[in-house]
Amino acid sequence: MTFVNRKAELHWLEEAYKSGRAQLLVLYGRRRVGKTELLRVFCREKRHVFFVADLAPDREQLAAFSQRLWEQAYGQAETGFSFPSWEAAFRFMGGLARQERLIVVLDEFPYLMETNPAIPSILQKVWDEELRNTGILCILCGSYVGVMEREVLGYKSALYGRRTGQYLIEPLHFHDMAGFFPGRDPIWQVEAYAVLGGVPAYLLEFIDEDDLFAGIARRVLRRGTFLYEEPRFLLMQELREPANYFAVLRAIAHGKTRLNEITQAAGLHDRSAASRYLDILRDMGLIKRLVPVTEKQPQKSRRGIYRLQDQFLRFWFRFVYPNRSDLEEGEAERVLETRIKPHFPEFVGPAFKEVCRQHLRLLGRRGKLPFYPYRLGSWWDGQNELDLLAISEDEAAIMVGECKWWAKPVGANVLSELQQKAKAVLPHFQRPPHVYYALFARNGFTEELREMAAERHDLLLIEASKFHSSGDL
Ligand SMILES: Nc1ncnc2c1ncn2[C@@H]1O[C@H](COP(=O)(O)OP(=O)(O)OP(=O)(O)O)[C@@H](O)[C@H]1O
Repeated sequence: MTFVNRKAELHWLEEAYKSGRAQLLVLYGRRRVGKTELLRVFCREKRHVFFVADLAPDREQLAAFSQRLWEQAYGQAETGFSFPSWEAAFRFMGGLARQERLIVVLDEFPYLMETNPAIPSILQKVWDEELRNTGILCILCGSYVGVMEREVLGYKSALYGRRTGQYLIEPLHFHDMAGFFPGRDPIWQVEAYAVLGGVPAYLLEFIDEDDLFAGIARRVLRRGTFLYEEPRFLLMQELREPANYFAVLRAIAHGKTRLNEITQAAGLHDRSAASRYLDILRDMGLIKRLVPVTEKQPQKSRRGIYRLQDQFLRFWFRFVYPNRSDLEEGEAERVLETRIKPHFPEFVGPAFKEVCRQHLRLLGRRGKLPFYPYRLGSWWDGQNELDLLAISEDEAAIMVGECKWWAKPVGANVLSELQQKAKAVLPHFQRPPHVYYALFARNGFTEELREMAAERHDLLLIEASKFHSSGDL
């Protein structure tokens, strides 16, 4: 399997490498997003030490790290060897980097901190005394976004002020699907994205599956397969009491979006407990908090709602978890035919909106929209909802969008409804902006609507079947 995209991330790493200066980089992102693979690709052909921490006792980890360093220095392992302390190991690492560029990756860094909480301060001390004057490029990597942000990057961390760069690795985008599934038709790709999202480890599971439903039956609905077990595993690996987190995720998956509703649906006693679980799930990159795109201070907004971040979790909670009794009995085919297929188009709808949002962002970057979408997201108030709303930097222009994953072509009535809905957002702007419209459809548009679009400059029609299957949309 070839390595897909990550061009921006690799460019960032290469620039740091080429700088020649000592660098302490922090790279983080949710589990399975592709951090380790990215670092392996980056380190290839470069002088490096790659150390993956785990939860083994501190002494064992130090010995394992010492041996990696020894191998780098002398070209062979020295069984049983260990530096007497982390400080000695880090100083030796500095020695190795004095003459020549050396990359040292400390993967799963939070595990290392858990077994030995003094590691950041030891590293900081050696950094200040020695490493910062060497050719070291040290990369601290971790999946627990919250720990990395607070305890490695945060101002209370011993390493605060030492890091020279940080990067949050996000799931891949829809247009990267073509890298995993070249030549597949774009509708298939949207559907596969709706099931799997942009997490490489999940996409790889479907690499040989031409028929999406057959793939679902084989790779998701079978007991014991990676994806069947994955959500439970994600939580159990990271958390000591996964049950409440599980209940919170399930509540969100079932459409509960606000703190009160989630607290109640998850059977929790108080909002503060629910709020803590929500924060941690956000830290893990599993849920997100959305606000209407017109909100100027998203953090403080009282209109925030929670949604699952991950498409695959959405699929799992919608179709796997509720059917687990049947699936445990090996009834994958029946579940697929009677419980999944009939609801699948309606399930793809929200994922299609996300794909359209990404598409609009890409068009904006390529200068193919009437203005650059400075802010882009969705919008809602009590009564109205816009699937997409893009706003120019000076707020003189907006684009409102509607996405329809329908079997039939989209007609002029959808445009009139959108025009009507768009009126509700206008009071949020100081001066009335120029309004553009974008309609996205699974199966094209009526003749009437296409003729209208040909005559107006403010209407964009985009059909999913024409999404470029080469990946550049
Ligand atoms: N850009 C990519 N193109 C193709 N395959 C990828 C890409 N990124 C990751 N993968 C594959 O996806 C799987 C998961 O990636 P990886 O192990 O790097 O994730 P991770 O973020 O380090 O995960 P974890 O935090 O669970 O250790 C691996 O099999 C890897 O080979």
